[in-house]
Amino acid sequence: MNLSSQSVSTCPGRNLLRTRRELMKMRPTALASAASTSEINFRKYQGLGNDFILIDNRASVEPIISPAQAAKLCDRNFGIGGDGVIFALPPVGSTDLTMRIYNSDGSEPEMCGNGIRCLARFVADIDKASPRKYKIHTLAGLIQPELLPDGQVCVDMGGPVLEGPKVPTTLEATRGSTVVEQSLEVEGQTYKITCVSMGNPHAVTYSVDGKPIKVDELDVYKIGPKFEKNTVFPAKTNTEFVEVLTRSHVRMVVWERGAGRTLACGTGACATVVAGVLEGKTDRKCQVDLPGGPLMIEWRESDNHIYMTGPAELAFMGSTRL
Ligand SMILES: N[C@@H](CCC[C@H](N)C(=O)O)C(=O)O
Repeated sequence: MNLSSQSVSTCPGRNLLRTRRELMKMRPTALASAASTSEINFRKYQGLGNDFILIDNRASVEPIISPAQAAKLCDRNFGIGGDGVIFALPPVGSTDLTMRIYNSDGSEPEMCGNGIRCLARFVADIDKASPRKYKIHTLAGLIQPELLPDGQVCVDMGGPVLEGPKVPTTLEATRGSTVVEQSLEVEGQTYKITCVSMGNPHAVTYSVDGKPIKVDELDVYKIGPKFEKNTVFPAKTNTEFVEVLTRSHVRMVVWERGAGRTLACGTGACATVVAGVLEGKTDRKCQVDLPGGPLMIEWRESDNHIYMTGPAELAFMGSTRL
């Protein structure tokens, strides 16, 4: 296995270029099983400790490994270790490339904020490209990361989806069709929940039993799975527990669908600020401190898009057999 480190360096929305169902129909299982006997080259990247195995899959339209194989690679004892496996796939339409991702349990989410920063850095590194902006097709539509000269990556994450059934949640809407500060009882406590989709579903909570959340007081391992698998979230959910420091600075811990407790979640940080604005608790520009470090989030009024800025770094590279 090679060990090395490298560095690389304005961010508009969401057009569904190809639907999830269409992409699923295209999956030739033969490709995935063919990979079972061959060597896989990978690079491992992380964004605030949210870590991913990156695979250059641009020679074929389907991931060269199966969800089960991805789960095996993500195992921190028996595999490479990671919160997910991300594939750089050929472009769709006028995009530069397509991103697909498997969570560490092998499930397939629509989007990943920290992951797409890592993907942009990965493609720039292997193509030896100078800092630039990418148009990336995802199951959540068009997402546009830009590698900045200072090493950070700014991502135009598109606009949030706020209609409850589209998030999706069966919780009753409280404001038009949006679920804002709706009560949800979990493990004997009542959380106020705001539901936001960033392509993937998020339940954001700022208060429990009428009191502001204190992130250090939560047993996320105990309550996280109860949110994730709650029947009010038909596609399961990512959950963000948020403590307000000031209107422009919050602390957040996350329990991710399909990955559990992670050090950071980019789409979760975006959902946190959208929920903060809807609940009147934060400004549109807000720093979100996660266990792995800070993300800068702006929900821009002019275009309704959310811009996320944070790091993406190479950890190591290597090859493995499945
Ligand atoms: N860590 C990610 C989100 C990854 C997907 C998530 N677990 C899901 O299933 O929706 C991020 O940085 O956004």
